[in-house]
Amino acid sequence: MTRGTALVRQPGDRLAEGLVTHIERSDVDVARARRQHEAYRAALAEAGWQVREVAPAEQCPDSVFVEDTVVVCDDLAVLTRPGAPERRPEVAGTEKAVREAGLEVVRIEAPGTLDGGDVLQIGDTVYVGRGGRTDEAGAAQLGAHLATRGRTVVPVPLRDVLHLKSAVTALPDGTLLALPELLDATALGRPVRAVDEEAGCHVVPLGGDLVLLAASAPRTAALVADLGFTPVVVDISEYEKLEGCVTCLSVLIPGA
Ligand SMILES: NC(=O)NCCC[C@H](N)C(=O)O
Repeated sequence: MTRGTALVRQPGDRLAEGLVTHIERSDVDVARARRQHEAYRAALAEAGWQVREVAPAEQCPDSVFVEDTVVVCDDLAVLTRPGAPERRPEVAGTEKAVREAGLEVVRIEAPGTLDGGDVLQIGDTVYVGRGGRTDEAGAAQLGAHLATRGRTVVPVPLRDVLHLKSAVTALPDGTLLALPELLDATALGRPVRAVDEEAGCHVVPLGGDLVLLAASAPRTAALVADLGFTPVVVDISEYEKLEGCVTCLSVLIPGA
């Protein structure tokens, strides 16, 4: 059974030079990161996704965080204009991959900026974090594009956090998992479960009852299981040193 296509991008040799904004820089073991990426891809494949690789962008240390370069909604791919200028060359390779996947392609135009990590889609509602990487113009452009697919964009102001999905994501039933010290998720108007591990608020529903999350959030994995879902746990420690999480290492395109 294939659930769809999962886009991923291999970590490059310059991974350890990736951006850090809200945490202290620490040494990244690139060989270990490559092994972790292999296991991450295997977990997606095991969950029923056809894993497809976006062409490498060796000059961009953060290119492994492919989620930031595109927002996919039904048959539409919105190519982003990342808030960090050094990440903008990453988008070209993603464009090729989404065209090959048969999606209609539009883009966020300058001077607007938007990172895919700021976009949380739940049903017909699309929450967009506005903070360091995504600005008002980028959020407004996304809203116009996604309105063509019947979605409503809800802006969420952010402080002291890289992306919206660094602070909140959702379980398959739409329940939010959030870290209260990073974001008051009750303002989003949905059921919320507070988690007490930083990585616990980053989950990816993989279809059915499967929920991908990081090995650094064992208590949240237990909570997810208690709630009746099946946790799929991956170790992404080397990416966490660069403020990455399970969400940002792939783009899921259901049905493609
Ligand atoms: N969507 C995400 O959570 N992306 C993580 C990006 C981390 C990367 N070091 C950056 O600062 O852009």
